[in-house]
Amino acid sequence: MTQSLTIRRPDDWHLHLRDGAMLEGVLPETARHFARAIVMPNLVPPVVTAAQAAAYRERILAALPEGMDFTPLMTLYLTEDTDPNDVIAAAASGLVQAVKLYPAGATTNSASGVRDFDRVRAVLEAMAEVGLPLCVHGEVTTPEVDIFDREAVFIDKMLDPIRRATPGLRVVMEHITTRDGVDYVRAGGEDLGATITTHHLVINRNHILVGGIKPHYYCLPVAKREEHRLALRAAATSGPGRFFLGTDSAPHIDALKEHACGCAGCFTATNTLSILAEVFEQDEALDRLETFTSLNGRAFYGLPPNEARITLVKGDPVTYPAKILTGAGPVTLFDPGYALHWRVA
Ligand SMILES: NC(=O)N[C@@H](CC(=O)O)C(=O)O
Ligand SMILES: [Zn+2]
Ligand SMILES: [Zn+2]
Repeated sequence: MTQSLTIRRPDDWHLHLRDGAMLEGVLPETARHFARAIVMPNLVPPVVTAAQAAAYRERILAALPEGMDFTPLMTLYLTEDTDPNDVIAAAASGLVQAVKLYPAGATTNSASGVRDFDRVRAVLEAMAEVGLPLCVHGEVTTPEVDIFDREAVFIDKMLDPIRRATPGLRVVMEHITTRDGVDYVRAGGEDLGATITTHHLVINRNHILVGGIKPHYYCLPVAKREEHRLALRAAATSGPGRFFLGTDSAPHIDALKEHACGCAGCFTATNTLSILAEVFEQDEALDRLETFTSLNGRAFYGLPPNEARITLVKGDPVTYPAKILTGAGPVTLFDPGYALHWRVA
């Protein structure tokens, strides 16, 4: 008997589309299945101003193949020089849906991020006033803090103080990787949500390191111990609430992943829905897949649900190419390490 599941068309609340030839190569992989995505602004140079976001949005729409229906939701990259008026005007016009906070040095292309939080206070206060969400890469960059502890320390030392100092600020903790992150969101109110990636539901830190180093499993925040992966699984499959899908699909060409100093990022756009269906089925939570992929995120962002539907069909193992070929170079697809049986019809 073939099993099928029809859900509202999903949205991706954390996505890297890059630019130029890479954008052209990866955009169809997302647009095929997703209606909307929050597009991360960590280009080189970063998308800092409303004018830059408008231009980037045009480049994305120009790269979208004929007949594909996809809406990019734009973000601004917060710097210590960000002008609160520019941010508020960009939000009021509907151009941007969020502002992204990268602690300087925390991740790919974060050098222009924030070092001194006092210098972005006025922007955060203006955002709280108009309800514009702050998307946070939640890791401290202090050299003394172990990389596996950087998320938990960030919550205590940075995020909680920022939220206390800025009442009403809406925050999305991006790509949470720890039980600490899950617990902090659960303890928070309606103004706090979190994205969870596909790959952090699948791998723990052993997958990266045991039996040889696996560069295509290296991303930031780095995958943690198994107990943390299980906490993320429980959160993702928990139904209505403030946990939602943000794939953090982050393409880098193979030459830069398979490198002495490899880039951080897993590319999951192509097979994310197959993987998620498998994960939710393993956890006997298929009836809550739609809530995670298509309902909780849009509720947090105050957007209407998608009316279009997609159907997932279960059958023989589905094969995906090992890599997608982009004009920038080949990009290896995230391999969950087990057979996938669900495909989008
Ligand atoms: N997640 C990653 O490992 N990499 C992202 C940056 C980010 O989301 O932190 C990228 O832009 O490559
Ligand atoms: Zn990040
Ligand atoms: Zn990301």
